[in-house]
Amino acid sequence: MADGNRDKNQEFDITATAQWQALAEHQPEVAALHLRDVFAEDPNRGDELTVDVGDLHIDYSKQRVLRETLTKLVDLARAADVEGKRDAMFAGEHINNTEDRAVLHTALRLPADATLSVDGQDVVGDVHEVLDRMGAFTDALRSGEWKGYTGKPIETVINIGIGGSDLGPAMVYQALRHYVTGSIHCRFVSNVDPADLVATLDGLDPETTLFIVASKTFTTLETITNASAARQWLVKALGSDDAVSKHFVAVSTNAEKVSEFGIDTANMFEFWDWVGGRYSVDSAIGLSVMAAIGKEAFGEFLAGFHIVDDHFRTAPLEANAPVLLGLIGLWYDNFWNVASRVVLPYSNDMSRFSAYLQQLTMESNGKSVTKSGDHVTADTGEVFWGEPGTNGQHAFYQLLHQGTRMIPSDFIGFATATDDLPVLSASDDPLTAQSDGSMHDLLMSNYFAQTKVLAFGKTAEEVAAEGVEERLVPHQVMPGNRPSTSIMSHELTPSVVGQLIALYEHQVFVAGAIWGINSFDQWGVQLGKSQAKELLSVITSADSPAAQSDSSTDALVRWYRKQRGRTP
Ligand SMILES: O=P(O)(O)OC[C@H]1O[C@](O)(CO)[C@@H](O)[C@@H]1O
Repeated sequence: MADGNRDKNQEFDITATAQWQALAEHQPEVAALHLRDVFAEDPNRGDELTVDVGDLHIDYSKQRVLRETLTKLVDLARAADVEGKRDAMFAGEHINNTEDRAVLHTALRLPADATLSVDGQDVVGDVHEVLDRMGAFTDALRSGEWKGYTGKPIETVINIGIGGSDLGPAMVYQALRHYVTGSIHCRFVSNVDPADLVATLDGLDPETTLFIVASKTFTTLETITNASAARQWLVKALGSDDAVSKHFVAVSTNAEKVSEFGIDTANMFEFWDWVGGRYSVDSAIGLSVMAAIGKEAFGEFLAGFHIVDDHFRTAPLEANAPVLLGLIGLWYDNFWNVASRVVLPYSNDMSRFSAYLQQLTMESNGKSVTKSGDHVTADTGEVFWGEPGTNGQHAFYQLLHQGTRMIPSDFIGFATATDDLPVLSASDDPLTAQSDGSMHDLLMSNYFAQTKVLAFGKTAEEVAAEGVEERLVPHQVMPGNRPSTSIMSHELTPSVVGQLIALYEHQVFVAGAIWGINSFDQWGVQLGKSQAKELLSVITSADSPAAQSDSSTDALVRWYRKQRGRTP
């Protein structure tokens, strides 16, 4: 099926291929096996079903796959021409066919001496020109050379954005808490619920606050509404509209709208239509992060992405981390009818990572038609969710361990703590107690225990052998056979955060390429936006509104209007 000359945007039915069929026939054989037996028969898999990329050590041996399964999955990837599609993306072909755009987030992390010309434009030159401007601006902020309207240096940067213009920087800023150097601290506002802006501005001094209005389109309702309210807060406090130029900068692809908003385009940091919002944290959208951690650490962050990009672009599919993990996700999604994957960072600093991944994965692959416009013939789009360990253990792990559903998990953990404390007991004298115990070791012992218990469980015999009352045995049996991937790294550094993001970006690509969908548009978010505009006039009109299309919405609108003191 793979054909280098095939139009990358003209899709065929992947489920009709022999490779798909082979996997469908193979699944019952694997489903009949317990991971206990799989490990007993293949004792080296724990050492061998692993892949290292950059600073990431990835163990997928606890997945419900045999070596043969992996071969069949790779065959499927070849049948779908994943390699050809990947090369087309890296080369800047217009693989986002519904918007006729290149998809080049990988270009955002190319080193300055790389070359890439797309549609006649020197992309690497453009990227580094903006990076240099971001560097000069954040240097000025961090050194105090950039002063607010009243002459005071900036202390707080507020990023106003939503979706990809918020989730990435907010997640990375938190993950790299230890790399915040200098005196700039960041806050993030996204929700059009005014509670977000009000709570974020609480206690801030307008004289030392700078807003980054981050929006690819610069038309997003939430962002423009929040930015306008923030401008009013600032101008009222500082007494002049002239203050805006010292306290507002923009990140966007839309210079015209930025200027219409009243921000001087000299204070605008550009990116390009070939950067999808959910792939943009490594573009100027990361300006707040750069302000906090500095341009050098931001450079390391970009270099981390690039390590994984190079690996994805060049490693054979059989040893290619994003390919293997993307394929394993698709294995469950399509051949086990398992729709969700839980991501569990054993790192409190990564507590926003799952939220970030939700947009990356679900806005990308939540599609029902192929690039050719035909209805897909297999389910698409894994549901991603998660919370950091160990918190999740005391919330939803019960279902992971003993529920009827199998939910594959990704565990992420680090050898070195970003913070560590000794383990003390409640009876120790806090003033004198010493301990060799490390809370980080305690955290990681939970990581290892959970992946082990999920995979291997505990049989009824083992439970009974512990002297458990017979009637309680069934309740204490741990079925096991619940798959997981363990992703480990030495430390949560800027480079490692970049590597982790790229690892998931390319998994999304692999699954999308096999399904034949466009992972880079998001038409499904439009209708809700336009109907919200229409409904705003309905819920706020002075007179009773005319009936809308359905009795439920009409009744809800009447109820709401009444609560707000308007004629129902
Ligand atoms: O950066 P913008 O243009 O404000 O868009 C914000 C977000 O809105 C979306 O278009 C979805 O509504 C995302 O794709 C995007 O990240």
